[in-house]
Amino acid sequence: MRTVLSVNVNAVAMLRNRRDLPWPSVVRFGRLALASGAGGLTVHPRPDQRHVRFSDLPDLRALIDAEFPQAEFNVEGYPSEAFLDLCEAARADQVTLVPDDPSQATSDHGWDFVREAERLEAAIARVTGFGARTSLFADPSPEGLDVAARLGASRVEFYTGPYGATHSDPEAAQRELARLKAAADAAITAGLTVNAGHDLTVGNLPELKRAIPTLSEVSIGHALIADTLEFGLSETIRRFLVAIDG
Ligand SMILES: CC(=O)[C@@H](O)[C@H](O)COP(=O)(O)O
Ligand SMILES: NCC(=O)COP(=O)(O)O
Repeated sequence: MRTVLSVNVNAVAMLRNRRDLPWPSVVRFGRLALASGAGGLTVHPRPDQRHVRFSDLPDLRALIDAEFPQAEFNVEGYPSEAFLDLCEAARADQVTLVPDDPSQATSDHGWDFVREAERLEAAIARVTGFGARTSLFADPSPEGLDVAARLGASRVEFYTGPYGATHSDPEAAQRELARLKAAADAAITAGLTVNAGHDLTVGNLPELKRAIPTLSEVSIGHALIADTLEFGLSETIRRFLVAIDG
């Protein structure tokens, strides 16, 4: 099964935000990423807009509508009313709900599905109501995935940060892969489709895909932007697509 590569443009926005200037442009970067073979774009608008800005979302939506109608727009974030309004206005194809506190530097854990059931059920109903798919950010553990499915989610995005952190420790990497595989099996049994993201790289994707052959989508920003500085964007997208699906 082929896995969609969704390019996260948050790091491009962060670079742009150093100056009061419109470059590097997230729209031009998104266009090149999609033209080079990526299947979608991801943004994670944080409340302080330190990475992607709220005003970037309509521009990226317009890019997809005009030039890449098959591409998927994935919007990630904490399900505040403001965030859900933003997703609706941007006609997100997929909304990935993430339990981030505004003070977090980046995402570092998944939902407690049982404790947050009420909040998640309401958010999922809202997302379903405006016609998008909901994915829930999840730790790589089988716990609570049946609850996630019952709340109405279509997918989970497994948090691969701990796997990414094993880049110089092959034994630890195997342990994380076993956790991810067990969690993915449980998700599929519960009727969920599996996405993954955070600190995925050209180096760690092939083994992840071997562990989870049914992986539907990976959203990748940090390592992809780092490689782009070294190899250029088109070549980087090519390398990531080879790492994912050969
Ligand atoms: C949800 C997740 O995994 C994050 O990796 C994310 O979407 C990236 O966010 P930042 O780029 O703002 O750190
Ligand atoms: N959902 C994960 C994502 O969009 C990008 O994470 P990273 O590759 O920037 O760590």
